[in-house]
Amino acid sequence: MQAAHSGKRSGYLSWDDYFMAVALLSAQRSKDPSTQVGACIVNSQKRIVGVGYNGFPTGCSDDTLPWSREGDFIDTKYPYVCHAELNAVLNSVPGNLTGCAIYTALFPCNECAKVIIQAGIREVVYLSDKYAGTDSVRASRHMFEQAGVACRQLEPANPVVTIRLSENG
Ligand SMILES: Nc1ccn([C@H]2C[C@H](O)[C@@H](COP(=O)(O)O)O2)c(=O)n1
Ligand SMILES: [Zn+2]
Repeated sequence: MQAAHSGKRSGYLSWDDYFMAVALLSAQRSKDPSTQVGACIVNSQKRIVGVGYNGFPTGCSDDTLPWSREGDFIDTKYPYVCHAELNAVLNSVPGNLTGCAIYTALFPCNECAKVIIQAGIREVVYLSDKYAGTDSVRASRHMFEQAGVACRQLEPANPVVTIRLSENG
């Protein structure tokens, strides 16, 4: 077979790396000092239909609610923060998420797993599984398996994606 010599640029992002990079860029908006998570929902036509990152609900101040991980539950971030996956679903363009894939920086917790399943999303592509083994993630995996939602860990073709916002410096 003849090699293609069209002059096409090499080194462009694969679809998987592109959608995960969008999720990670979105994570850069997170105010969480310890874990920044982003998520990107993609439909079967490879169109992005929702993005989100972890943060407090609209109208709840990033400057007054706590970002702490420890202490009384009520004094930590955990009862307040909306996860990236939830926000990506809630931020999605009105329509149908049936058959979509969600790219997420971190494997979904059990609460987001329920949202993902109920939204009709059929594939979860994740980067980190740093909370594997917790009850929350074990429950997620259990639900995804039962509901037939495919999960795969992304092995990026490009380990680093550089975005330069300025021509100088
Ligand atoms: N799949 C996930 C898991 C967690 N998050 C959010 C919730 C918190 O803001 C943060 C985790 O904080 P940590 O316990 O690591 O200090 O990440 C999410 O959005 N999606
Ligand atoms: Zn979650």
